[in-house]
Amino acid sequence: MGKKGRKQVSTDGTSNNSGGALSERQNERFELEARFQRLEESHIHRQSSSDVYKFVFFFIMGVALTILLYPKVSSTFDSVGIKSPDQQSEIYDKYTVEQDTENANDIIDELKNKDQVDAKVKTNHTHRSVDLPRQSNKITKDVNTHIDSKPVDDVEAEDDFISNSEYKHQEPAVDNKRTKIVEDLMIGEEIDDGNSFIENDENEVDIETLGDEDDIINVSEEPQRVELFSMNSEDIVNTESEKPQSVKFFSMNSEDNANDPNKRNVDKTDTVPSRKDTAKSKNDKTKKAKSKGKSKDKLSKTKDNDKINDPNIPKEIRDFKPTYQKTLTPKKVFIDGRRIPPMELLPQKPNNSSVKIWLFEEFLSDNECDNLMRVHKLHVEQQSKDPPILCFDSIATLRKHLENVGKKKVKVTPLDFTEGTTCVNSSFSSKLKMWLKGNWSYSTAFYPGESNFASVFEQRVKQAMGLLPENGGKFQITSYPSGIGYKSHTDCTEDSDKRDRVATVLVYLDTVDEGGETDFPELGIWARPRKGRALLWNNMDPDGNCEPMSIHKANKVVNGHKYILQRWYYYKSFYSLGKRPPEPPLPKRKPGQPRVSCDEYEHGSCRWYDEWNFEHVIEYERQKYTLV
Ligand SMILES: O=C(O)CCC(=O)C(=O)O
Ligand SMILES: [Fe+2]
Repeated sequence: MGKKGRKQVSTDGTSNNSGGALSERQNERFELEARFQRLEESHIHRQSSSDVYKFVFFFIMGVALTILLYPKVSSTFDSVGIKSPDQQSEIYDKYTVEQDTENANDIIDELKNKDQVDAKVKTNHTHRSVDLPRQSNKITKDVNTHIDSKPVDDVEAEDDFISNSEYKHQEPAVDNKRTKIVEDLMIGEEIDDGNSFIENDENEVDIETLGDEDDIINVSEEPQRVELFSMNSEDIVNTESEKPQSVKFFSMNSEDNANDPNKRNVDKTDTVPSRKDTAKSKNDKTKKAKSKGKSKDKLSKTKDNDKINDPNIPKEIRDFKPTYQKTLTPKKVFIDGRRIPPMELLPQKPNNSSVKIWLFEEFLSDNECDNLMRVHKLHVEQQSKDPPILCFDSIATLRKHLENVGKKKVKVTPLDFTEGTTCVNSSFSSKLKMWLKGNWSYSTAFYPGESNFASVFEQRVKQAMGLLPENGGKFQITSYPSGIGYKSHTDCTEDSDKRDRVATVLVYLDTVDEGGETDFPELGIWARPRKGRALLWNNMDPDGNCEPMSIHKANKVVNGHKYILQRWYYYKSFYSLGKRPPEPPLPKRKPGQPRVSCDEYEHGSCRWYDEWNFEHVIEYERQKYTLV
């Protein structure tokens, strides 16, 4: 550039008026020019040769570093099931979320700091939660500001909280061998295992193939439990785990049943029971549930045996073997160079429950959060072309909603419902929609196999939380506009069998300026929505009983917009779990028309859904005789 510029300057004003003869001055000038040029060329040459040296130097350094660090870096990716960027196949569908590209410097920094961190962690074994490792200290401060109930000293890094290798969980039975599960509740165990830098799955999971087992998990006594049955085998759409799975048959046991918020267990008279009441009812209910559980198990075994011989039931359903997820094993992971230790949030109220809540900062990257929010918004927008049909769990709930919007005088009769459903007919739906003014949260769902992100996420969850992908259900993204929350509920039902939600993974996709906390009133714990932050908690005890103390609610968003991703994990898996359920034939609606479900009136009990399930039809069947 400089050379070219100077040439131009030199031609200007000299050659033009020289008349062909070069004056001495001009010669001198050209001479000077030529020397300058030579000088510059040699400089450039020197520069480029020094660049070559630099390149060679950095290349050699790079190769050396790669050889030294490759196993660690690649295990870092492996440990969270993420392919390194060059391995990633970019299959983008509407729910695919780009993975962050590796920030090599960050990873190298992490590795450099490793020894220091580990040393501190080791000393921490005797001084729990006093001198937390570098990153944990940072997180502890954040936690302290975002989880109001946690004094710093009470927050523990999971670094010094590694499960002992007694924990064993069940994998799907292979070759019809019976699997045995031996597990210890790792909570409260503190083992100095050296806190290995790269977490190794084998340390945590141990599968044994043994004979008979205890009465709860005796696979031999619960052989080939059939979860669903269909009229004919063509109804089975897909049994390959990688592909999107959906079921095309009616089920009383589908994930939907357990998954729908309408089905969730909320004390009807007092949605947030006092601690005393809850503690008492917990004991009663737990006892009841335990004895119920036993007799129910016997009954279902008889039924199951019938089903095994039923030729109408497709083989893959008959052969389905449930896997069990009884406990959680949170542990530190590395995700794209981010070091993510679990933090246990300690209850601020005395309680005798087994419920534990953990928090993982930066569990999802900003990029992943942004992509999930983007696809959610897109989906809501696309499906909002038609007005939603509004569904209620009872006329009483509908009346309460009307009362709340100043329409107490509006008469409601069973005729306002679409026959065979708990959804109001379309003319009444559109009036109601105006009155309720879209005061609800929005949920969209995707299923394993429908997104590249789904498998990345479930591997990450498996690694960091010890939850089996095959025990996971759908992925649900929910958004709450300002002013909206969600009622108190547990994610499990107390009268369910064990095909119920043992654990919840909830990730905040964005930070909320004010409000929107996930609040566990019985434990005195709440967490503020912060981008990328994940919460994990158990809803059931290790015996598979729903824990009333896991009751929680989403506080109203005061300022901002809340987005979350949730996935529920089930104590006992079943055939249709994680498969997209079929839409029910009723109520009549346009393709893709959304529904809004409102149940048990409490502010924020309405939620918009992009998918339908059978819940309302079933509920209607149960309730229609009592509708007055
Ligand atoms: O939004 C939250 O914080 C909680 C949501 C929740 O508990 C649920 O949808 O089951
Ligand atoms: Fe919940």
